Amino acid sequence: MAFFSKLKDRLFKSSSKIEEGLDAIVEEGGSADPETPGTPGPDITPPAEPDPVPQPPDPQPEPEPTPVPPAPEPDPAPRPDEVPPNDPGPTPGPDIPAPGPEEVPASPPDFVPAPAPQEAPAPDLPQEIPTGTPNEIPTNPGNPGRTTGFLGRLFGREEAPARAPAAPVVRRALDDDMVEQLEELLIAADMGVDTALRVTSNLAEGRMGRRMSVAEIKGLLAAEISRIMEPVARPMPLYPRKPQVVLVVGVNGSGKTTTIGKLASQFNAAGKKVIIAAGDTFRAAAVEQLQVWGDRAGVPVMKADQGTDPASLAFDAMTRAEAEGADLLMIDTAGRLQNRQDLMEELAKIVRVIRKKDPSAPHNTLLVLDATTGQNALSQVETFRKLADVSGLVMTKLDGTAKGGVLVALADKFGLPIHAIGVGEQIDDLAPFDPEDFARALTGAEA
Ligand SMILES: Nc1nc2c(ncn2[C@@H]2O[C@H](COP(=O)(O)OP(=O)(O)OP(=O)(O)O)[C@@H](O)[C@H]2O)c(=O)[nH]1
Repeated sequence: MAFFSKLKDRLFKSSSKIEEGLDAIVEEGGSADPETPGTPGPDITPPAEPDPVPQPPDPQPEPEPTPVPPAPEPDPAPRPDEVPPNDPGPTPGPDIPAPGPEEVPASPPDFVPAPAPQEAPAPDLPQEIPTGTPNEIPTNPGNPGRTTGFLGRLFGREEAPARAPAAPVVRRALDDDMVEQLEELLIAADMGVDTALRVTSNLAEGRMGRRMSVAEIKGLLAAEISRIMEPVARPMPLYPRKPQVVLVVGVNGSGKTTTIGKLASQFNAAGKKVIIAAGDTFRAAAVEQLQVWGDRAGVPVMKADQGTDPASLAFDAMTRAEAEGADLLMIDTAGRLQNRQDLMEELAKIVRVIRKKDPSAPHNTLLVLDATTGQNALSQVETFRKLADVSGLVMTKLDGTAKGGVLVALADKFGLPIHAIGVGEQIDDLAPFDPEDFARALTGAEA
């Protein structure tokens, strides 16, 4: 079964929720527009001057990765938040081939380039570390050559039956009532009150009184959401530091183990040497599950006896990763939020211990969030930002949830990079986050 037809079955329920709501809103108080039969081209004029959305720090131009002679003592890898995201310049489309050959490492032929390379390489990037592809999460191992947006294909918009040519288009004049209904609809899609208000007010700005169809509103909503999401769509940055330490945190069941397995598999396929450390040493089942994922990914898993101090395992894992010249060390952690104090101490100790080996570690602290928890994801981010220095998010279980709108609220509120999204339980069900695809999928807008 083809990868995307398999995923197409797992609809992202938020879009149907928003679509149904929009139909009802426009029907109520709307009327057929006799002059514009057929499917209209959505009138997606940009809003006059939308409210500014919180932006992450201004992306600086990427430093030219000039080859440098090997330094006797390389600087510690920069912390992710110190590395300016790579500004890709005039937005390359997802189909645009990667740049010059020397910047594109050999990658498995089944890799689909992420929509916008966002690598944050350090200027002293050694030659042997590929700079182009490995930090882009490959999306479609089964379908070489497919380069259009992941979620767009997931929803198979192009396969939607065309509307009957003569069907009249219903339009409704935008008024306060309608704006309020739109707000409620977005709140119901888990976008959160603040974000829903901002999105609708930007949509309404300069358009009050204008007669709008469902397709036009979807297009405007998608443009607005995409604008909020664009700054946070950043693949996990890779640094030249060996091993690059990736600490993975999140509540129980959020998908940490699965995400580590998926990421390890993708980095391994990209030629990276990866080691996983099973840092949840208190739950035997968690360790076994991680071993299963390690086997699937073809990556070694370091374990310790049940009850061992996770920090001591992390230290041993660092020693091994250094000795073996691993590129990446991914450390799983426990997620028992009910023992918040314990967890905080446990995480702090892991960090302290690995810093004895490398003061710049961990280089990434990924918070894995379960999209089905909806608004609760916001409080998880708040909590984990206090427990650990979260550098980026992975949102799992976006397949089959009606709560995908929470991603917009997260982006709007925290501005943390969203490195990837989980769209299923299989090893290849992890995709880079594409803001435009996501916005269209969420709203049901046509491509
Ligand atoms: N549908 C779907 N299920 C997922 C996704 N990611 C993870 N899961 C499922 O979510 C459940 C929990 O995932 P785990 O990876 O075990 O979560 P965890 O955070 O490691 O859990 P603990 O080990 O209990 O802390 C498993 O049944 C996974 O198969 C996803 O993107 N989509």
